[in-house]
Amino acid sequence: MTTEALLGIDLGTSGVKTVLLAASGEILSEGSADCPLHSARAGWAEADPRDWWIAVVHAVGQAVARCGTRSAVAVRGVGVTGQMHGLVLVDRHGDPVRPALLWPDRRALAQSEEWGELPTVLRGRLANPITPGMTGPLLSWVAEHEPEHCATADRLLLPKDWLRLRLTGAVGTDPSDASATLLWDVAADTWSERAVEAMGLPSRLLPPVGHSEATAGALRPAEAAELGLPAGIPVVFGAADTPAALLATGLRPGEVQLTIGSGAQLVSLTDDPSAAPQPLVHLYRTARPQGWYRMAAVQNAGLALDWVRSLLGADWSEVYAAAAEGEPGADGVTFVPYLTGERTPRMDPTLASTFTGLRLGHDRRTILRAAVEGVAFAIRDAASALPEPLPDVIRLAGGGIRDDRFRALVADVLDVELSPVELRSASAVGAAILAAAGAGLPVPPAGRADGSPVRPSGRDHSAAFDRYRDLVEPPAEDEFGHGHH
Ligand SMILES: Nc1ncnc2c1ncn2[C@@H]1O[C@H](COP(=O)(O)OP(=O)(O)O)[C@@H](O)[C@H]1O
Ligand SMILES: O=C(CO)[C@@H](O)[C@H](O)COP(=O)(O)O
Repeated sequence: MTTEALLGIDLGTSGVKTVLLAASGEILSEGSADCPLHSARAGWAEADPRDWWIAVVHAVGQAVARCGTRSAVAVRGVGVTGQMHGLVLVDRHGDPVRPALLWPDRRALAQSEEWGELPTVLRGRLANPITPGMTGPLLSWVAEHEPEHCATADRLLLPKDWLRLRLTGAVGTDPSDASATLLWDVAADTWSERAVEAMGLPSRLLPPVGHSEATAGALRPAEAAELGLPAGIPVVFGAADTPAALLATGLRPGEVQLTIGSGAQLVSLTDDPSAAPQPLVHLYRTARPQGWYRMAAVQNAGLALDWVRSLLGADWSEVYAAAAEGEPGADGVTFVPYLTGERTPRMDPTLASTFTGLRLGHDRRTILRAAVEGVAFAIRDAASALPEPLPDVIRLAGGGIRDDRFRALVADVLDVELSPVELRSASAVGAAILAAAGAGLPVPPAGRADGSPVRPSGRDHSAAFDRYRDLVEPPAEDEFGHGHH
């Protein structure tokens, strides 16, 4: 009997993840391929879409080969998802006019300040904090510094939209990715051409928008041959990585999901698209036909751990061993992981990273312990900006949380139970779920949380977290010289 399958492709910040999902919801196989970002100058973060394609071919080939023993698997449709906020400018042939600019990029600092000066009524409709790694400010930077690239560009795209264009030849984006560009009127659910024009940017670059589960086009023969897939199968518009992951886990109103990858995000659903005047959390569209979610976004999670790891020449097992060894507080050493500035709750792209409290007797294990604690503290700090306190149990997803020792540390620092999703990429599963509609197959069931729950052990990190908070938000002194948060 033939098993009908859907392919989900997740174009993440650190690499590509793929999954073949049966219509029953069974995971048939997964694949992955690294694709590091490039930083030609401090504060820059770029990727070459040609490298993305090489990684996609590898990761799709791996998933297809891994279910090879099941000779009767037929791939019926494809869904795409990926890292949010970046900017891929393509010409009218669909070729990138320059490398993609990615969300950790800080070069558009001056431009993001100009975005902050938009008339209040226009700014309010964007419903989000203004930060330099978003598509809008990145486009302003290109317009100012590389006007020739703006002139030759035909459309702006998000990373996963570039991939869909490559697969099908069809240009477009979906509301969940569009809402995270600062070019989108969040409550009206459409492009904010007025904001784009007020910033002096060409609104002709805004691509057409299709719903996440709608078919954008058919897989082209040359690409199908390279990927080992049947030509002509439908490819849906897809969704941004965070909302795609919510489809896989079936997050319900009132629940919170934590995803740890290069960055980390804490997300809860809402049906209210109104934003605070100076928001500390994002407000974006889900991948469903209706609905929004609020997101506390940590810029520096796995990205910061990877930086410390490679600087010390450590391997991942040493990093995660440090999460289990030693006492809370890393013997007085504190790591503030703000390598790319920080979003929630600081919303300050100019912040930098620090190690403090180092002494002669400290070794690499102390530094690694401080690094994993620092990332967990940044997540706890971000959680404090969510509209509600964390519930007793939260969903856990992302490739950055694959190790049990790091999970245990995060559960202790947040003091909540974690309910993990044992997948290389929940976002890729979400993309495959979206592909079902285009392929005319039953929608695979959501609600995946298949790992063992991780309960807090009771190890108290509050003194170490207070020390961290004093570094990132020095207490204001009262008239008697006493500090208060
Ligand atoms: N070999 C590894 N073993 C354990 N953890 C890893 C390994 N490689 C990467 N990581 C962690 O996973 C993170 C990437 O997770 P992933 O979900 O794939 O991220 P992204 O979607 O940003 O590409 C890295 O930043 C790092 O923290
Ligand atoms: O920055 C955000 C959300 O604001 C992330 O959702 C990015 O899309 C990157 O995700 P990973 O690649 O780190 O998983």
